[in-house]
Amino acid sequence: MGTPVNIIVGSHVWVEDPDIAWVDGEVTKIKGDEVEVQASNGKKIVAKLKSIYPKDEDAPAGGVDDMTKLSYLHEPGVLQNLATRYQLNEIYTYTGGILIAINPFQRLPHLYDTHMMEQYKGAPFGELSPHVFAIADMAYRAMINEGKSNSILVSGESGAGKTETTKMLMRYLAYLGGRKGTEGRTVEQQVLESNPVLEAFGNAKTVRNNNSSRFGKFVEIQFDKQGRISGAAIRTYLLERSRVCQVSDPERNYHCFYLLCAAPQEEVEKYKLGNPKTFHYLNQSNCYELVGVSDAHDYLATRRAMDIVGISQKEQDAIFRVVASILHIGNIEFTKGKEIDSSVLKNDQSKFHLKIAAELLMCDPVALEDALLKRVMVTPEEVIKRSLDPDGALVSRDGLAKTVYSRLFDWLVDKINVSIGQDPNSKCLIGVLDIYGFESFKSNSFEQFCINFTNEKLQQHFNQHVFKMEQEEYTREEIDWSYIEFVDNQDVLDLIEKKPGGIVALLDEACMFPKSTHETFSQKLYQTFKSHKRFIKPKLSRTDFTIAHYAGEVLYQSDQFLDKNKDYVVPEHQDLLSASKCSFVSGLFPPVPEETTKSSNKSSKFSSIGSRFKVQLQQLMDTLNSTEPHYIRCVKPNNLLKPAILRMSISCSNYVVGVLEAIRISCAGYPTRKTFYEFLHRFGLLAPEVLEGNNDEKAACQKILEKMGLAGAQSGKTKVFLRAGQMAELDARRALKLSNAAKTIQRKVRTHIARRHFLALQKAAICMQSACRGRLACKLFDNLKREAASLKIQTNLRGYLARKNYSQLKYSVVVLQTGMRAMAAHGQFRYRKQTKAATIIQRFFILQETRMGINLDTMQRREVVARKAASETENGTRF
Ligand SMILES: Nc1ncnc2c1ncn2[C@@H]1O[C@H](COP(=O)(O)OP(=O)(O)OP(=O)(O)O)[C@@H](O)[C@H]1O
Repeated sequence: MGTPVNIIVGSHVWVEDPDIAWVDGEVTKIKGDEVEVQASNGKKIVAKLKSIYPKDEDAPAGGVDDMTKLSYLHEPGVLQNLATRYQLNEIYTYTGGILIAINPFQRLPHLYDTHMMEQYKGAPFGELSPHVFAIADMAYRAMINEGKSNSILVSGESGAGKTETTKMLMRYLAYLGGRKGTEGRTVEQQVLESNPVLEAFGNAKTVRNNNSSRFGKFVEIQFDKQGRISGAAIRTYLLERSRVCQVSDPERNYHCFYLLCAAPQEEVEKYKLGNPKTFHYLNQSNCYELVGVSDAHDYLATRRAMDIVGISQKEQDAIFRVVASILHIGNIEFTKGKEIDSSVLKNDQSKFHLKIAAELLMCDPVALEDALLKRVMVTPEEVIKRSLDPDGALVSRDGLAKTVYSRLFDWLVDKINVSIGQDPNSKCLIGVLDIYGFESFKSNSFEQFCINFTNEKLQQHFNQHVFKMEQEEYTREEIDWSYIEFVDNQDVLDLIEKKPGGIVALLDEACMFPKSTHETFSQKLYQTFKSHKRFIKPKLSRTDFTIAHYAGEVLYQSDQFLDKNKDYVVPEHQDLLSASKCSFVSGLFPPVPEETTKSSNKSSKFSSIGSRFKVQLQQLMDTLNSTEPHYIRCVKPNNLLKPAILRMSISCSNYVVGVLEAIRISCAGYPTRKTFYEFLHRFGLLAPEVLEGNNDEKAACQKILEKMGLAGAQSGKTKVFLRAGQMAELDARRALKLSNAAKTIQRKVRTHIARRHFLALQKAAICMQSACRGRLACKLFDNLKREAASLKIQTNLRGYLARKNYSQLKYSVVVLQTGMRAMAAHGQFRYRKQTKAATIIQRFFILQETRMGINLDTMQRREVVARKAASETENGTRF
């Protein structure tokens, strides 16, 4: 995985985040083996140096369509690439030849239409975008060209889209190998229509998937020489039997029970059914309906599909009779009987359901009751009938229901196989494996043990294949790979399946030994594997055990291991049903061969599910080993089952665990490979001198590798192969070089900017200064002007005032003078007038006197008086 080396302050890295698994950020501080990272989500994270990973800053924004093109092959890089592509609705991505398919949780019809099929038909692998059709096409072409069988292994956790992917593969193979215009039921049609039938009986709603396959499936499609489908076979693995009797909320039982309850009224009445809520096997959960799914519609669709795969009406009727009988069996209840440890039917309801169940199974109701309540013990002396207590009767009832259902399912698979038909002359086949992925829950039982065992087996196959592919590439590129280690999980497989001494063998031993309990079994495990590095005994438990699987540690609870491993049909149930008047039901329980009966002493017949499964698995592996495998890893992007959300949660990491396993294998060799051009483009700057006048790319790359002193790195024919961590080392040096160059550029730019800033500042200062000075001068000038103006105004005003005063004075003087003069003139005038008047008067008087004889004396006196008056007047005026 490439432990981070050469992380420096400023490096862009991925660091673990408890909420979103991985977050990118920049290293801000390194102290010993601890680093401080400023994450892009704003958090400051302190982490161990060895737990952070370098981030490729040069990665394309839209991600890469092949993960091997990533510069850093590590978990966060892989998840980031998938997330980026998923946001763009690119649900498929390659990792070399492996296809990763992320469940879109929405219909994308354009991705799967006939036009798309035409596009991928015969297109060279890798030329078009990653697609499930490209994988199917590659398998088909390889089969036709090399005459070799191929297989496509689809894996992933529940709800990741395995079944949908398998359907697409089968549709595409039917398109490639189908016969045009054939009438009636063609093989490919039957293969495709087998899906709805198997889904109705083998799928159920779980918390993780509304249509979860509760079995593993390997479909073999056989082809003739012309590449046409000539036959097919379906193999199924490990149906979840416990679901028939036990359903937890909000899950559902198998779809077929609900479909039958929603069948047309006459059929519901025929099977004495009704509301699913009235049946114990269905009403343990409150979930009866699925959003967007019509059980009534699906019932008819299942019937149609049954017609197509060749199940006759009579058989269909018998199948649904058996399904209905299981529901009625589930409603039979027990209570304590009169005798100790015995039981009887609880009430009339129970009697009614027992009667109906017997009718539907066409067996004797009394025999059915006996089979549920009693056990036959064969001793050397006699045959004893022992009663079961109510709890034992319940176990017996549920055992019967589970056995009948699993036999029914097996019958369906066989029937489909027979009716599709095998082609004995076929040399080539394409197998499609749709099998449960690795499981680790809070509580893990025998089912999870078997599932994880399967995944270990497949993982080994995968490792070997990826390793082989790696080796092929190294050989093609002519590089030395002799020292590359093979990553293997053989030790876990030995722990589980080794004979003798493996867990499965010890479990079988425990099951065969009557006094064994899960405690004794667990103690045996603890003893046997106390120093096994893949086996861990939890400190606080006396019965649990942990296995360190390739995908992580899983804690198993061993309490039901023994019961679940025992695979035997209670002889009483076997006898009852093989005696059924219905040939279909009796056919489900063919008589047990005499030898087995004898050797098992009838009551102690034992066969182990674990061992049987191990054999089945080995057969599957043998088949797969004889084919050229192709892998599709389905990834569930979120647990909300909603589109467009890819949560990079810790659990999400598990989804790509298989892919990471491939990466780990690559890491054992040369995880990073770059074409010469890419290498020079990226690292040419580390030794620019080698590029000058050199046209030999390989030689240039070689020189760079030598200059960098990278031990182990090799140049192939077209690519440079780097060992784990070397890419990071080169990148670190490149980053250092770039950072030094950046520092020089920064320095120069900063100087330039500072100078430019200074000059601008200086210019601005001068400009401001001159403006200020100008302004000040203007102000001064203005003041001077004002001063001058005010002086002028003052002068004028003063002048004016002076003139005004003077004028007023002058005027007053003139007025005064005028008045005086006027007075004087008046006086003079009056005097003259008086004088004149006096003269006149005098003259008059004189004249009078003269006339009248007035003496002269008087006249003189009068004249003197007149003159005196005149001179007084004149003096007065002058004053
Ligand atoms: N390619 C796809 N396009 C659209 N929807 C899809 C696609 N793949 C999966 N889905 C959706 O996801 C659901 C779960 O897918 P599917 O049943 O194939 O999962 P699975 O891996 O087979 O699960 P299980 O192991 O529980 O059977 C489907 O019912 C469908 O709604």
